Amino acid sequence: MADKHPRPPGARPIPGPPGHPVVGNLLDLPRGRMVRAMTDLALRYGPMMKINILGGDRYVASGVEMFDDLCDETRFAKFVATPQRTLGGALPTRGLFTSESDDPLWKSAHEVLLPAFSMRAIRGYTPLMIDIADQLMLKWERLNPGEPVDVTADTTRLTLDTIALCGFGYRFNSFYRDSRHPFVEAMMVMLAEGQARLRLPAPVVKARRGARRRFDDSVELMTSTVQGIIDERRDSGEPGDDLLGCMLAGRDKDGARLPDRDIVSQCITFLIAGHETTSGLLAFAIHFLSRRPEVAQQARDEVDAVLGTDPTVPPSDAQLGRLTYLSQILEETLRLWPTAPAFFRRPLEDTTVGGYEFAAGTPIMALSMALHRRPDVWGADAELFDPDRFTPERRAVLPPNAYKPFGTGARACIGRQFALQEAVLVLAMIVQRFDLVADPGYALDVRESMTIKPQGLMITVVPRRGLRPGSARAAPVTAPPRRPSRPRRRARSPSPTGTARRCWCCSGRTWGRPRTSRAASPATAPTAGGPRRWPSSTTGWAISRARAPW
Ligand code: HEM
Repeated sequence: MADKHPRPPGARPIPGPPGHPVVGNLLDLPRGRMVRAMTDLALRYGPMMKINILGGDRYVASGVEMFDDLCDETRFAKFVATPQRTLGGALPTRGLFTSESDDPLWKSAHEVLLPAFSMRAIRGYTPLMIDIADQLMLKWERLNPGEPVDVTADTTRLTLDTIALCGFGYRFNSFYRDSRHPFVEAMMVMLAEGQARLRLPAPVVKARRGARRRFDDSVELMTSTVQGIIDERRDSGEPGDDLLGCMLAGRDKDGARLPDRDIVSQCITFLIAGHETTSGLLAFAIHFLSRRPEVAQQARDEVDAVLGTDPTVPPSDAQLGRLTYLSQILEETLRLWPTAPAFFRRPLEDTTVGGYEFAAGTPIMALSMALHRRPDVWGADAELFDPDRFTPERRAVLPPNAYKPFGTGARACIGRQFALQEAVLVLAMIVQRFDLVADPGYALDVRESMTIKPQGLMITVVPRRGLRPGSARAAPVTAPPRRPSRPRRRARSPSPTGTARRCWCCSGRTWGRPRTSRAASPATAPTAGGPRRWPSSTTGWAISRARAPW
């Protein structure tokens, strides 16, 4: 297979693993563990590595000096790689995540959506994030002693429900289901197929008719679900002030609105990009907390000092901002396990990357997962989980492009603050309420699709002693819990009586008419009759316990 972007004659050779005839290095990158295998190879073969797949050369950058070049926006732009192309190509339009940077729809959507991700807007989402986090807490509080928790399944329920509620006022009610929501099933098919196509030549992709049909059916289901949400919002006559509201009512700098079919694509993109990554982040962080008692103790000390011991008082934005050690835990988690482990860049013109020559347009993988594990940057103990790497003093002396879990430049993650706010909130509520007990027989295993997540991670949660529910509300408190900056009507859940209900934060004020949500709140969510029984974990204990490479 001829390379579309051949390197200039006499260019400095790039090291890489020796390949096999015809397949090249394909066998070095086993299905299901490509990212980890690539990281191992990158750490062995150097900061710029060449691999060959079925005759085509691919370039993998993982050194800081390479990232310095790739992050230079004047010389490089995002390259939309196969999994993203597969996803984007299936949607009515490309969506923010999967479009080329010169696509006018990207620029328009970026401008329209930016206000929905401002710090002010994100603070407005906090009560909704707490609403969903409360469902997780309630589920874990009601487990029988010793009953295991499937961590990744629960963090996925949580993050999907959070982005759907904050973004579109829609409740998937994942905590009230025994099996995955059909939308989630469809999304998984779509992501897995995108990943599979990364390794397959085009004729093979075409020949897999069953896989193609499943893919198309999944796209159809996702598109129609989202169209239903949009139609319902339009029928309500109120655009709302969430992501969907922004897209329905917002205008770009030229005064143009987003076309309808683009709104569908953007919604699907947000549902995917907004939950997969954050769910993996939380699951990995919980894994580390369950394994590292001294880290867990420091986290508990901080949470107790900032939030206190009354779990009935919801955390305020100001309190969340003071949870610096928890933020360090999350940053360190994203260092070792950046849940979007790589992004792609292409030179705008012929240029060099870390001293290696490349032709314009050549796709180069920026493998953050390997960058984040380089001993020359992170020290000989780079593989060790240590949140103190992100103390303000140590962070200040990190090279500027040594840490890139959220991508770079104009195409960096628009949802970064959203993700961090949600993750710190949920982690704080968990740490405040539970001790996390690891299964000693489990070694970290990872499921790779477009993102990475722990696989088969089961822990036990033990309610903490010494909590004093209601104590802070009974006694006058020096710093009262924060009110939402403005009541967000779409956030309300119907009251048990179907009329007005009391606000959770000030206990006095009542909302007006109940929300016309298509699904119920935790208080009223569907139960299968009789006392509420929580669904058991979806994967149970019969899961692979394969040893992790790290
Ligand atoms: C821990 C959580 C997250 C991580 C690690 C993460 C990581 C990333 C990365 C690396 C990119 C750049 C991809 C590329 O260059 O190809 C990206 C882009 C993006 N992310 Fe995130 N993300 C997270 C959470 C979120 C959330 C919560 C949302 C939405 C609410 C979101 C929405 C997006 C979108 C729309 C883009 C494309 C932006 C553009 O190109 O204009 N992400 N993310």
